[in-house]
Amino acid sequence: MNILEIEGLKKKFGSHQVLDGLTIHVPEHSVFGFLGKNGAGKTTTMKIVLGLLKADAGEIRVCGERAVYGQTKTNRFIGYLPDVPEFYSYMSAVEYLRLCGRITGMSEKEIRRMSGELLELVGLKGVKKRIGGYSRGMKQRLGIAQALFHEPKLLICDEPTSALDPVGRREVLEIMEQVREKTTVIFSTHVLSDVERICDRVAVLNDGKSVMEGTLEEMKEKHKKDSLLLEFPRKELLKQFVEEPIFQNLLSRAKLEGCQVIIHAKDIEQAEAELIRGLNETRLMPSRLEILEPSLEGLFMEAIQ
Ligand SMILES: Nc1ncnc2c1ncn2[C@@H]1O[C@H](COP(=O)(O)OP(=O)(O)OP(=O)(O)O)[C@@H](O)[C@H]1O
Repeated sequence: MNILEIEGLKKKFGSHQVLDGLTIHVPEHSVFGFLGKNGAGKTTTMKIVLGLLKADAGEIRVCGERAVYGQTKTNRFIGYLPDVPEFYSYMSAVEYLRLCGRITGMSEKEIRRMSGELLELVGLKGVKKRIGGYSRGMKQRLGIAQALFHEPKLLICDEPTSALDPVGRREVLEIMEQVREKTTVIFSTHVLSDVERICDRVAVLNDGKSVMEGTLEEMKEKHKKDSLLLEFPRKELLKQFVEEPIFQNLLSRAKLEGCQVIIHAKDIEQAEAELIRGLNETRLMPSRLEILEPSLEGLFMEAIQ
């Protein structure tokens, strides 16, 4: 089942068409990476999902229910962590969560239970100091606790790791991995290593549309580069290789660099077999021969070009 379905979403600011028919589907229990360069429209999309911005066209369903601008009905399913969460800095984490619970009408018993569980989850249990003295990472973690307070089915995080140092980043990612058991997580980012670390599905937003969507494996498979890398221990050997008539067919789409050559071919397995036959015949020995796996960065750059 899809927790979130966005179909044909359009949004223009003045003459700037930010979203131009965006369609994405977020399956339950996934950690979904919403990728796009700065200004691609990630925050705009999230605000429309939350009913805070009006779309020009398109439809959004959260847990099967239509999300409508200005109404907060579907927000009962959603926990939201903005890029810079704001708190009352004079409060402690416990006081702050208590306030959140009281505002939403929870019983004191429930507030105590949830605060205990969530502060433990985000590593802030027993921290007495005021929020004003927190690091960015601690604030982000408290933001997650707050966003999870009403046990949402979907946690939406807007660039949760962008401003954090490596330790803070790792802590936030670890929390996200833990919450996926109960909650689907969607997070926007342009930090590709974070996506590779925890996301099982990804959508890349470019020119207002999703230009790539799927699991990382699917994306890599689909966009598998038809490339073979060959490296020789010395430049003269590469020269010899390049001049051998037997390899000319393979070298029609090749790129040379240093002691390496990258060969592109439509059928990579066939090219590899042909290459190995030729190497045997010519007794030329490369120090490295491998089929190149596309990296997320390569795919991302290709998608946003
Ligand atoms: N209220 C607004 N009025 C006019 N333009 C806006 C408004 N909100 C956003 N924009 C523009 O829409 C585009 C998309 O902005 P958005 O914040 O959604 O991008 P983003 O992908 O979240 O970027 P970032 O990674 O930098 O946060 C940007 O060019 C931004 O300047």
